[in-house]
Amino acid sequence: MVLTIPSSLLVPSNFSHQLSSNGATIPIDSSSPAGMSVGDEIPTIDYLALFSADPNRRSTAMDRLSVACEDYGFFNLVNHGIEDGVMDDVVRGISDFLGETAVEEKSKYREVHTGAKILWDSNCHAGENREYLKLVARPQFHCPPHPPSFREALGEYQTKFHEVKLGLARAMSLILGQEESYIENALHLESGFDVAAMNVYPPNLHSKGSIRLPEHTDPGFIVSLVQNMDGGLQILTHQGKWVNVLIPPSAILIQVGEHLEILTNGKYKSHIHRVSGNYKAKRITMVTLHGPSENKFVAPAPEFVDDSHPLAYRGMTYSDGLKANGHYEIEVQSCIAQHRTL
Ligand SMILES: O=C(O)CCC(=O)C(=O)O
Ligand SMILES: [Fe+2]
Repeated sequence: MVLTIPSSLLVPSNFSHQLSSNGATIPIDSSSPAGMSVGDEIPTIDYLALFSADPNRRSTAMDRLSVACEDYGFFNLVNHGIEDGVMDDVVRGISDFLGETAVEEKSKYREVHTGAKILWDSNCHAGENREYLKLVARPQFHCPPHPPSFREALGEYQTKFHEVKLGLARAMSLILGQEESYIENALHLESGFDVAAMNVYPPNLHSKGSIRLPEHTDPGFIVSLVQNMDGGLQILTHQGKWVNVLIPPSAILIQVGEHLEILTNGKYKSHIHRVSGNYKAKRITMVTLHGPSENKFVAPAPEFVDDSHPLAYRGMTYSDGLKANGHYEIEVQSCIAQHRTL
């Protein structure tokens, strides 16, 4: 499909002058692979406008959301109502917890086992270079108790984003031509299984172009991402072009998850992404995978299957999809390969 997204939806393309969300100049490695776009192809969606009482404003915003979901699979969400202070506290909390907690304390969470709700690890090899803390954020919120400010900041973000997620589900249901509650019910989002992954990518890697996190897609309805600085996250567009992701200050990056792809029989697609490159300061991100409820059987809805769109995925519960990877649920690895029938 030819993209006709209006220019007002696009983030400015002058990469070298773009400031990161904490006001610093983007410290990305300048040697981007040939053909790599520099963040000029990320739609911006105004969350408030999706619910505007002004029908014209609302309909324009809904049209933009439709293009962003169908032709891109990712977008920057602005005017979502989560204060900058909350997102700053989250990033500071991650930095404090991972940077200042003794390894012996963090190692309590190193062992992955059935039912593990918190997982910590640090990997430094050719295929992956990051320290991370993963936790189950919903339906019950789990978090290390110390420092309390970390727990509070994370809890506040997750509670507020849950409302934003439900709002997006309603807007997406409408643009798919369904009832407002369609996605929420189809994925049981109210008791959805959400996992937050907090990543710290160390600066000053000596080998240039190192992969920090290999190519993958993520399960779930959507994925939300907040960060302390741009640079590093790269996504492969549906048109086959790698793009460096830029997230304007105060915005949250939203990516279509694999379960929205399965439910819509591929009308909305998740996309491959990776983290790469060298930074001058440590890059901190919080990526939350907002899943269906664990026991929800997710399959393409009949509304999206017809002669020109044959059934492309088989159904299974979220839990079974995750377990079939040989991973524990807290690992929330991609499960779309088990679903594919074509
Ligand atoms: O840290 C990032 O920029 C992205 C990480 C990611 O893709 C993930 O944790 O699934
Ligand atoms: Fe990811």
